[in-house]
Amino acid sequence: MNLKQFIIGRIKGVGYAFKGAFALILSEPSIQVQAIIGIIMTIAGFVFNITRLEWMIQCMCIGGIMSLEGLNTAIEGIADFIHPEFHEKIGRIKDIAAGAVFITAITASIVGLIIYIPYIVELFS
Ligand SMILES: Nc1ncnc2c1ncn2[C@@H]1O[C@H](COP(=O)(O)OP(=O)(O)OP(=O)(O)O)[C@@H](O)[C@H]1O
Repeated sequence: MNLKQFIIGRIKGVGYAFKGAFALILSEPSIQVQAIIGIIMTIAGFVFNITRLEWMIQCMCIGGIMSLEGLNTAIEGIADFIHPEFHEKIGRIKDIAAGAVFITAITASIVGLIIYIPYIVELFS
């Protein structure tokens, strides 16, 4: 593979990824909810003037949850495609994928509390 083919391949890959990200945001209610929460947290970041480090951690939390939710959606799609009928193992696979998102969501919520509680306490003191 020469350099030109390599670069064209990478550019096409980015295009497919953009298409996938748009499809996720337009069609998946769970991603839409998380995107709205991400926007609210971004506004909160400006309102409370959080530090650069806090911005970085917050961005990683928002991006982490949304990308994991995307993977969960993909796993659900594969599961439904390969076995549309009810099956105990499909249920377990879907539960585990959803559990992974849940763990990240709980972690991000704790991070959010650690970042914002001191600002809120300061606001009312
Ligand atoms: N084919 C199946 N066989 C067994 N259990 C299933 C099956 N499909 C879904 N389930 C059970 O229902 C739960 C919800 O599955 P579903 O595919 O509706 O995901 P969801 O959480 O509603 O996803 P989303 O809201 O992102 O579409 C699963 O976690 C699983 O426990």
